Amino acid sequence: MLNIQRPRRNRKSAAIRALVEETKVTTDDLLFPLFLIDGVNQKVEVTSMPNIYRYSLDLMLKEIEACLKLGVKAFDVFPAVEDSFKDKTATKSYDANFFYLRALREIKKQFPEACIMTDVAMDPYSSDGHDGLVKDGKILNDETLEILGKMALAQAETGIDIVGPSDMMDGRVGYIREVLDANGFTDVSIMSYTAKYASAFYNPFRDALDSAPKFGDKKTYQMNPANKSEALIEAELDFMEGADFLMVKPALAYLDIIQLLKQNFNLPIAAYNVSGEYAMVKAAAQKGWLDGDRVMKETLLSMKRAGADIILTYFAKEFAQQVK
Ligand SMILES: NCc1[nH]cc(CCC(=O)O)c1CC(=O)O
Ligand SMILES: [Mg+2]
Repeated sequence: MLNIQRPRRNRKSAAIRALVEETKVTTDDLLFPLFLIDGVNQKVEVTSMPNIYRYSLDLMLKEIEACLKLGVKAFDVFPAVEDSFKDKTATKSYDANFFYLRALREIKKQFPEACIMTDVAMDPYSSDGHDGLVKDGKILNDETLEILGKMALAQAETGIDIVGPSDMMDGRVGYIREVLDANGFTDVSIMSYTAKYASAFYNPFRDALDSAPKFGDKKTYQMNPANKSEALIEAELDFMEGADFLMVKPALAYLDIIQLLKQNFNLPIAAYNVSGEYAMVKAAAQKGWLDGDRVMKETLLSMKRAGADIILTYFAKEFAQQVK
């Protein structure tokens, strides 16, 4: 038998394998989501996310400093809000004196070189636990945009770098772009949660923020996991409305969507390796059923290989520690 092509020749040593390696994940690609709580000296582990904590500002500053030293330079800050501060219209989301906006100002003041992103959606501040304004059991689209605009503006005023609309209302990227530009924030970027699916993988995040919907589900605004063409419609709209990055969320069960957007758009593509994907790996590793470190690296690699330029991941710090 004559084997002219023997692909195994390119696998025969670590040095050759390194030469022909096509995809690399580095800390440059990673964006680390962080959970913020009010108070001082607070560090509370998220039950369903081992090694992920909710930090008060003082300890979050220390965490960011440690991450920067490891080469993680981008962070997404999510506040956990006490029930007593939640209302129908998410008023606290744009109250400049509320703890999370004060915290963002301090974070940017201390670490101007870090890239700080914020989430734009009503759920953490809403007594209904929905991303949009609720009336008679329905999520109103255009009425929500006004609130999202105020929220994005209040966040931009703290000096942050990127706003991330995660609410899936139609037209919100364009609306937010207009509000930001009209107020002189032409330099604040928008990372749109473009193809965000109504997924079962968000539960640990909703535990972390205590932000689960109080009734129903999010299927009238988040996408149906069965749909693919619709992701192209969402991406086209976000591109036209001025998005700087297109995000796919979740990541692992949606690698085909990441690849689709990468092939069809020239904007940077972000993948959100969500809370449930993190929890799955951690749970199996704790049981000794999987090698957690190797699975972490393999899954991050798969997202990059599919076409993600940026990965939002709770593994960011751990990954950085391991490649250091
Ligand atoms: N709209 C808020 C928001 N922003 C990011 C996530 C999920 C992140 C994760 O699971 O890690 C969610 C939850 C949701 O839409 O219910
Ligand atoms: Mg959309």
